Amino acid sequence: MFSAPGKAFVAGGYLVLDPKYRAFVIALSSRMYAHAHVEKEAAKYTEVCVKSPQFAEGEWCYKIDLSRPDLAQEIHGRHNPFVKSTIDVVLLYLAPKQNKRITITIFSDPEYHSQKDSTPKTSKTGLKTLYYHSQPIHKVAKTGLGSSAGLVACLTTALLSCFSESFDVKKETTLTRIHNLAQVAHCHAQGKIGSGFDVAAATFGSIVYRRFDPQLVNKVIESWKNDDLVQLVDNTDWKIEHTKCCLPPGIKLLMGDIVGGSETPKLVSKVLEWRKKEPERSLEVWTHLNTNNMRLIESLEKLQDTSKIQPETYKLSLRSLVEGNKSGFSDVVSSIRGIRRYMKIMTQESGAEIEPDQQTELLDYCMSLKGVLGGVVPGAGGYDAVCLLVAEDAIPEVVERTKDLSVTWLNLREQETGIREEDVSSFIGLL
Ligand SMILES: Nc1ncnc2c1ncn2[C@@H]1O[C@H](COP(=O)(O)OP(=O)(O)OP(=O)(O)O)[C@@H](O)[C@H]1O
Ligand SMILES: C[C@@](O)(CCOP(=O)(O)O)CC(=O)O
Repeated sequence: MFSAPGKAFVAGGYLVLDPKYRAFVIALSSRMYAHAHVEKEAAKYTEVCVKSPQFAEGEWCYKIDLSRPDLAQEIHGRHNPFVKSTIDVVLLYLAPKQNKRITITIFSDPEYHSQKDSTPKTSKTGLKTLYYHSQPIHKVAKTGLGSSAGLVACLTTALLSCFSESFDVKKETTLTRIHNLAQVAHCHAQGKIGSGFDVAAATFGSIVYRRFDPQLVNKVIESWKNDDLVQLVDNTDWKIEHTKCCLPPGIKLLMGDIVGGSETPKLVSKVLEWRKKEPERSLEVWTHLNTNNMRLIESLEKLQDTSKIQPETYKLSLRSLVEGNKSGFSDVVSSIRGIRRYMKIMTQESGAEIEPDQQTELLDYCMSLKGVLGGVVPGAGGYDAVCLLVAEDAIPEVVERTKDLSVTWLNLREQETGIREEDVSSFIGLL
C-alpha cells in the first residue's frame, strides 16, 4: 500500500505558472492511499478495477486488450477521468505483454472532502477513521487539498508496483518516474496543462517548486506513443525544481476552511488577462511579490539552521513568540506582510478576488494574535480557505479567539514526506 499527501500552496500562486518563478508548497498529514492486489492469470484480457468504497458508485473497472489499450472501456459505463487517464498513461509507458487482473482500492483521509452526508467508520485496530459518503465522488464538496493530484500520484505508484519485482519508492529514480507519469496523467485528465505544483507536492512532499515546460507534456499527449512517453519519463531533463523545504521546529500550519467557494479557472483567467493588458505594471507587482515569496523561503530556512546551531536561542525566541514578542521571527512576519500586500494589489488591479475584503479582515485579525507569524489565502486565493503559520503552543489560544468567526480549523499538520509505503495493518476492517 502506498500513500500521497495533500497540499497547502503557501507562496507563489499564479507566479508558478511561469517557470521564471519558484513557489513554496507544504505537504499535509491528510493522505490518499492506494492498495494493490494482483492476480496473474492467462486470461484473454487485462482487467484493472479501481475501487473507492468511501463514495457511492465508487468502482471503475476497465477491460483492456493489451494489443489495443487505447480502446479500454469502463464496464459499468462510469467516468472518472483521473482514474482512466492514470491507467492509460501507465499502460502506454509499460506496454505490458502478459495479462493480469489488478484491483486497486483507494482511501482518502477525512480532510479532503466535506463531511456532510457521510458516516465515519474505524478500522479494527482503531488507528484509522474514514468517512463514507452517500454521494458519488464528483458530487462531494472538496476542501482544496488537491484530491485529484493525490489520487493520480498514489494510483500511478500502486500500478507501477504491480509490474515490478523490486519496487522501492525511497529511490530518487523511482520517485522521478512516478512524478513524470503522474504529471502526464493529471494534465491529460484535466485537458489542460497547469503548473503541476499539486502533483509535485503529492510526490515529493513539502517543496520549493519550479514548473516544467508545458510543451514537453503536450507533445507526448498529442503523439500518444510508447517511445515518446518513455523518452519523456526516463530520458528527458524536465528542468523542474523540487527542493525540500519545511517549517522550522515548533512552527505549525493551521488550515482554515471558510464556508464559500471560488472557481480557480476564472481567477486565473482574470489574472492572466490583467497581465496581458498591463504588462509593465503586472511585472512590477509580480517582481515585488516574488521578492517576498523568496524572502519567506529564505527566512524559514534560516530559522531551520538557527534551531540546529543555536537550539537554546531558538527555544527562547519560540517562547517569546507565544507570549506575543515576534522579534525573533521578524523576517517571516514581514515577508508574509509583503506577500499579502502585493496579493491585495493584484486583487484590486486585476479584479480577481484573490484576497477579498472578508479574508483581509480575518487574516488581519489572526495576525494580531499572540504566536501567529502570519497568514495567507493559499493557492489561487478566494473564499475557500486561509492558512496561518503559528507557534505550536499558541494554537489553543488562536482556536479559542477565532471560535466565533466564519472559519473552521482543519485537523491537519505539515507532514513533509511525499509518496511513501504504508503499513496495511492500520486498515484492517476497512479493506
Ligand atoms: N478518493 C477518490 N476516489 C476516486 N476519485 C477521486 C478521489 N478523489 C478525487 N478523485 C477524482 O478527482 C476529481 C476531483 O478533482 P479536481 O481536480 O476537480 O479537484 P481537486 O484536485 O481536489 O482540487 P483542488 O486542487 O482544488 O483541491 C474527482 O471528481 C474524481 O474524479
Ligand atoms: C493559480 C495557481 O497558481 C494555483 C491554484 O491553486 P489551488 O487550486 O487554489 O490550490 C494555478 C496553478 O498553479 O495551476
